[in-house]
Amino acid sequence: MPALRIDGRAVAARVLADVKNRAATFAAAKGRPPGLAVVLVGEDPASQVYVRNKGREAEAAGFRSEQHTLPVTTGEAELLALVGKLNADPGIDGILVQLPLPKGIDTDRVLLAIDPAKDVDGFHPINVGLLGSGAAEKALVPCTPAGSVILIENVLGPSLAGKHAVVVGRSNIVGKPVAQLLLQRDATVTIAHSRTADLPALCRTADILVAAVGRPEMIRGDWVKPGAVVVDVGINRIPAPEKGEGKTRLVGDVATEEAAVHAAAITPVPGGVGPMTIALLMANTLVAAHLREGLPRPALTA
Ligand SMILES: Nc1nc2c(c(=O)[nH]1)N[C@@H](CN(C=O)c1ccc(C(=O)N[C@@H](CCC(=O)O)C(=O)O)cc1)CN2
Repeated sequence: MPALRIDGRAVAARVLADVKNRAATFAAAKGRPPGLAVVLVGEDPASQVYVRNKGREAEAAGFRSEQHTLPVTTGEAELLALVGKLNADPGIDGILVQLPLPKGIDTDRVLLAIDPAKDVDGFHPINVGLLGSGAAEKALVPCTPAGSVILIENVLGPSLAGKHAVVVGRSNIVGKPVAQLLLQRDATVTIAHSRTADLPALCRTADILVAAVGRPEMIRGDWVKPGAVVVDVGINRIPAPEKGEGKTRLVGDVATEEAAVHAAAITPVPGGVGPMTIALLMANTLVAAHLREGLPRPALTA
């Protein structure tokens, strides 16, 4: 049986529809919409696309949406001053500084400056700590990990008890938080990385395999256990001479067609985890708005 292709665009659309409804209710109750500010420093073309898409989805959800585009020459002090201004703005519930930042700016210092209550990326140490200590219901959770787990839940249901999850990649932004979220759902979790012994053999023990290494098509088909659910977080642009000179195509960290021979379900790239990242950013902004106004945390559905 060929693997089910998990349709991230369709699940993201359901999340966004729910966010839009709840944003209208919030606006009617509070006399203002949820507010999201996105900050871009420099002119990285991929970041420009992501920031534009975030602004478009924020507007579609009925949010107040602000974009701040600063030149690549911007100094850290100037960026910190903007973050301070957004922290103090009562109509802004979510602040996102698009990564990567240009060289010369200390990313950790910038992320630390964001008010944790407005940290819709979930990268501030307060939110990292809440998630790590099992208090995810009080935290703003990073968007890509939260979106990945929703896709897994759509296939396997809310409890992952008895399942072995292998997360390949130990980044603070994806690998570690996705592992925490899987643990919270009672999966048995192994975090693997470049120094893990016999990575293919370990991956073959995974009922749930999450690839977040940033290496194009590193996870091969024969690394996948028959019947596994495979979530590919990678977004890598590689040369595609078959499309013409200088052309590129997008691939994940998994060799999708090979893996689909063994897997029960797999996320495609594009159209898998990527769209969930932006949908969960809108969901986090709505959650931040509710918590800042003293309202109960909304239980979003997908
Ligand atoms: N502050 C942050 N910076 C970055 C994050 C983040 O979560 N917070 N994540 C990535 C980039 N990113 C969002 O910012 C992002 C990446 C990819 C997609 C997406 O929808 N991808 C599409 C394909 C897009 C394409 O054709 O290039 C897909 O997978 O279908 C959304 C958001 C780094 N920076």
